Amino acid sequence: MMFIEYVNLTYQNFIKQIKNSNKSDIPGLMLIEEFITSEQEKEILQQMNSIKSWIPVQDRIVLHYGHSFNYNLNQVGTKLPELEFPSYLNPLLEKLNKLFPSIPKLEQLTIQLYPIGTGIPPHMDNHSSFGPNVIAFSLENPVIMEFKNLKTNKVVNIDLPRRSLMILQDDARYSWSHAIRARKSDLLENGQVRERGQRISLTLRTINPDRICRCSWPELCDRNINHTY
Ligand SMILES: O=C(O)CCC(=O)C(=O)O
Ligand SMILES: [Fe+2]
Repeated sequence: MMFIEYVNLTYQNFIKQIKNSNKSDIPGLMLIEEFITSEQEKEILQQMNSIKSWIPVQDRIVLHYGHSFNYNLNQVGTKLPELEFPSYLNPLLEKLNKLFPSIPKLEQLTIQLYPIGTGIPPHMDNHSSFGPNVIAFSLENPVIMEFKNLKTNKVVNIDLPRRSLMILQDDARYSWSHAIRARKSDLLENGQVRERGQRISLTLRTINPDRICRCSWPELCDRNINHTY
């Protein structure tokens, strides 16, 4: 009984948060604040300190589970021996599954550590390699992510708080690029300048088994064109 009430309460909170966060003009983008508890964040950040196998990519460092990523081709790489995700992810994935049971089992995890001043260039996650859901957890510090509609060139800044979950689907996944600009501070909507701090993200995806994308944006899809941004 208590358990059911607890789940209901939590679920209602999530629904409220999802509604509140849907004020952005990007269809298919969902941002859920405080998805990760402070205790969970602390544990994950502790685990990060013991990682020895970081791979440098531009100015940030990354680590892959499930499948590697080929940064030259901007595509999914080979299957990795570490197919199992680290166990600290389990509570987050269970919560995700409860709230979004239609999202299939995620197959690839990328951990990225962004030192202050670094970012990720504008891109769309490869259509052909990855499935329709891109999941991103933010840890340690917030950052502004810049989205651009590839048909209209409209730019929308989304503030990603620490401990939040972002889900990209539909337009947000298939017809908007996203980027984190390399700079030491972000200008917020209220005019305030916020200094950057080191940020860690955990992104998860499914892999298209045949590496063929069947999205409804053929004019923007890498099955038809090579992106040059
Ligand atoms: O750091 C993030 O939150 C997102 C990174 C990203 O866009 C990607 O790995 O494709
Ligand atoms: Fe991305």
